[in-house]
Amino acid sequence: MTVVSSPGKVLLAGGYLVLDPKYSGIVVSTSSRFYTVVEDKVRDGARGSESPIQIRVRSPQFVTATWVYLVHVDEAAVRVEQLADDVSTTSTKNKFVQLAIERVLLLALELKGAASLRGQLAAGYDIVIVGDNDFYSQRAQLAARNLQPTLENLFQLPPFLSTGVKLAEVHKTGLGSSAALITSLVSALLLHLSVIPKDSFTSEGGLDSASEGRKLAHNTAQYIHCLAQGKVGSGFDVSSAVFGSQLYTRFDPQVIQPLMEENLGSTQSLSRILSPLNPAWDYRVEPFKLPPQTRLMLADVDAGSDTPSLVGKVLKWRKENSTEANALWDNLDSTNKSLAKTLLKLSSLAEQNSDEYSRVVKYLASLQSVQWLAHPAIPPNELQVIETFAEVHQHSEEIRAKMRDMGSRSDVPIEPPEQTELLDACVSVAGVIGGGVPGAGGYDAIWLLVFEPKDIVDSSQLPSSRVEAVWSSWTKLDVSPLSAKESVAKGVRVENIESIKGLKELL
Ligand SMILES: Nc1ncnc2c1ncn2[C@@H]1O[C@H](COP(=O)(O)OP(=O)(O)OP(=O)(O)O)[C@@H](O)[C@H]1O
Ligand SMILES: C[C@@](O)(CCOP(=O)(O)O)CC(=O)O
Repeated sequence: MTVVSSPGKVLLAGGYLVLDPKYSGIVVSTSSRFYTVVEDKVRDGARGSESPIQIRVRSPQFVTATWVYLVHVDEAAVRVEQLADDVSTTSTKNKFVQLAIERVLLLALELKGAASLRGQLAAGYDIVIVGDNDFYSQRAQLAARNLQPTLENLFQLPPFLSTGVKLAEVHKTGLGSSAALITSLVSALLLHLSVIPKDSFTSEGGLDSASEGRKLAHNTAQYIHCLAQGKVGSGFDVSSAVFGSQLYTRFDPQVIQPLMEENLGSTQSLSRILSPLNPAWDYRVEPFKLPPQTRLMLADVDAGSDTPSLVGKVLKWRKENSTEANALWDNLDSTNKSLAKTLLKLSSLAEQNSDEYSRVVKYLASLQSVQWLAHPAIPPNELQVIETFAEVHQHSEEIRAKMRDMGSRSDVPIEPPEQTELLDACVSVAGVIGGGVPGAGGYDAIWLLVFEPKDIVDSSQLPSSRVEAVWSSWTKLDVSPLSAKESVAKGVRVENIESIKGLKELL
């Protein structure tokens, strides 16, 4: 059995700009993760080499979410066709899953040969895919239990809760479910097929210490995600699913252009193009993490936006107003990079003197940001920490203003008035450091960075409780907290099934 998980994402800053390799985005990988389990169907090892190879994929959180595939392995090609044996249980096509299986098997064929691949597949595979509850709105499940949408109640829900609906009907929360899904599925298959070594995901560092196996998993997941989506996005979501929180700069889309055909010609070599040694994969992953004793709060806002249409309108505006747009993007990128640098500086100040840092966090957690520098007699070292937090607040407010400016110039609701009102109300709460709209913005969500002092025993005194009180009383938009926060683990990792509560029961 192979169990692999990968985190969801929040693009704190760099939405739209991260589509251009000239700019970077601040991506936080979340504690909410997707899990893929791959098991040999014939578990006793007796491999029926003459029987057709079957791969069954199930997503138990959804109704009729079972897909059965027949696999044909020739000397130079792999065919994966869906077997619609029982319409009542077999759902419609799942392009993302089918392409992931087909292209990973083709890569395995190139790297290991037909006989080896047939041997690996002979028993057939049973694959289960699940996502943490936060990837999907839990409003209906909470209401069914007469529970209010609070963090405390979210934690009471059973893990991997059934949504009661079909996959196409679910309300997603925008944590990057398809990127996390594809990354965990591709990584699990590469491991189970022994295409990459078993220890490919043990290193927890960023790109510098990443194994060749992790890099191959990244390139393959990026390619399949773009192929399934029919476009080459920035790829920040797959990169954070693989490498964890980071400052991300996209790769040149041309690297996968030759492979963006549904039916690959025999000339295209997946293994050559996807190889971690292929210099055309010129993405950059720079280390990033949030400061200690802070929490990234995320809210799912019910109004919802169509990201691709927002992106299309902003890129059209940029094309038609390139001088004005490039000046705004350069300016915004500079503030984005200042935010990343200042957040990282707080981590180093905490390492230099953790007691002093903890004292400052506890002091600021009870104050509104406008009060932080009011005290006349702050010790110099503590003043440096306070001033750095004040810079984070300032940068996040500047980014909001520039994103609003880009929205008004391109006639796109990046931070529409209703979101501005909600964010202003939240950012003025005592203990809130800053906030904004993640990714492309719109009405989908908001993020807030809040203090979470390590030694507060009464949770009602935490800034997150004060923020939740604002959200629960907010009438202009439907605001639901998500339990996700920054993940401590870096990107995709192998899991022990026994340690994932509620997963074994779903197999
Ligand atoms: N839990 C799942 N099990 C199987 N397939 C899934 C699952 N979640 C997503 N998919 C596949 O990925 C496709 C795209 O999913 P989705 O629309 O959730 O992606 P997304 O835009 O990344 O979502 P998000 O809003 O979370 O960023 C779906 O149509 C489906 O084919
Ligand atoms: C607008 C864009 O730059 C980010 C979209 O982020 P999100 O899906 O709204 O979290 C698009 C992309 O990078 O693919």
